Amino acid sequence: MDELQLLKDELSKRDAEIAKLKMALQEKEKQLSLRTDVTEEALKPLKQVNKLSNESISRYSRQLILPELGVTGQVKLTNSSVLIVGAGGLGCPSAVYLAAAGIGRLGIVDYDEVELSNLHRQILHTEDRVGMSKSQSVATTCHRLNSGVEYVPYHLALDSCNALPIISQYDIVLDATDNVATRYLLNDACVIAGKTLVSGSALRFEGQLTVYNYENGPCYRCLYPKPPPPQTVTNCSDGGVVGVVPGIIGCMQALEAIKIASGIKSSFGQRMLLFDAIDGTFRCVKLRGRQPSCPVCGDAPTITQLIDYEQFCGAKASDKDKAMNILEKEQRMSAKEYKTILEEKKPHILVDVRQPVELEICQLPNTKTINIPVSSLQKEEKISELRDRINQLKSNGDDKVPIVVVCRRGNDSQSAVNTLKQQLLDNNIEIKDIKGGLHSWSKNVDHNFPQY
Ligand SMILES: Nc1ncnc2c1ncn2[C@@H]1O[C@H](COP(=O)(O)OP(=O)(O)OP(=O)(O)O)[C@@H](O)[C@H]1O
Ligand SMILES: [Zn+2]
Repeated sequence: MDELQLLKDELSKRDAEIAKLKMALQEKEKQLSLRTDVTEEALKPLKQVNKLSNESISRYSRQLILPELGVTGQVKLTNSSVLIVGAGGLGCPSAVYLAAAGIGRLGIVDYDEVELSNLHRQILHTEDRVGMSKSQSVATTCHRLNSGVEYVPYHLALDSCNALPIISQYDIVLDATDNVATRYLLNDACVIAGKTLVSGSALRFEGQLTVYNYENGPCYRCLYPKPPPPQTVTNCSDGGVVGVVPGIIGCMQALEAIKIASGIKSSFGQRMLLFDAIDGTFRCVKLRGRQPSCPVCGDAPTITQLIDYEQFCGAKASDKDKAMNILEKEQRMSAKEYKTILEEKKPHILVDVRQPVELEICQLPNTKTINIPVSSLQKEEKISELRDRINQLKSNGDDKVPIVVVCRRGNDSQSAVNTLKQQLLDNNIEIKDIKGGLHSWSKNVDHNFPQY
């Protein structure tokens, strides 16, 4: 009897183990069904359905009972595909809501990999995915939420060669990128391929949303025929952004895409939503309509194929900073050379040209730093403070006064050297900048110095 009981116990233990292994196997199979990053290869047409499964009825029940959406809208959603370009601050929230709502196919394009500084707003990535492809990371997170959606991650930069073959395979395109060249590329590609473009942007405490090329409404070029001068464009890495702002705009992009795909229709075809997070206000402005003279969507288009957008905008199709080289070699010093100046206590003046808020984050170990933001270098009161310090050093008997200029990455500091030279007009001053700025200090001198 005892032996029989023992056998029964053993058997139920094994059953529990088998159940556990089956679950693990299912989880692995689910993971394997997720694509790894693809290129512009042609996809199989999205399988079209005309009725919902019982599982779909349960899953989407709370939206199915909305008369505006209903079964018809859900079937349309299931039969639709959306391409999200940019898996960052806007792309993450839009992807997760489109996946949750049951879009049929979700393409996610991003050339970049996850960084720690992305996580405050790019909420589908995780700490253990730093270094992983962003498109793959978004697909993985969304797959866990809704494995019934087909995810197509593209780990590549969308450009004039691959944009049309990729975009033409989708019904709706979301612009969730952060640079002007890609905005024009996406606009022209969507007009040429006949796709609606749901466009979002977010910076600092402000966000915007518009739907372009929708129901005979304007395209991006109708409103902005000429790109802005590159130096007037600020990115999140320089201007900063509160994570919730792209969160809100990204959700709105998903909402508009869901409305369009399910047949409800978008309300932003010729309107722009402006969100101000400081005031807590949403405003809507009416935009001018499609321009018959527009070179891409007008009556006699001159742009019928994609052009070189980096050349057209005079700016890169990424917001990653490129190291500039404005100054001559002898006008620059390395971070290590500056360390020696500090150690040897050589008389000099350090001018930090970052914004005051950045000095609160970190500063070089020089207690007498003068802070003159690049934008204030022309202001006389700032320059006179610098002149006073120069005269002080000269009165100590230092004929040739060295000025060292520093900024975050070593770009602003170079233009600052030139501006200071013009402002001071003094041959007895030697002005140099620190090559690579504070990033180089952190990399080459003090590994404990924070990078932002
Ligand atoms: N042409 C492009 N092709 C593919 N992805 C693009 C293209 N242009 C921009 N992106 C992607 O769009 C995303 C924009 O998101 P966001 O500005 O929030 O992120 P970020 O560039 O990582 O941020 P940060 O400026 O803080 O470094 C980025 O992940 C970027 O790689
Ligand atoms: Zn147009």
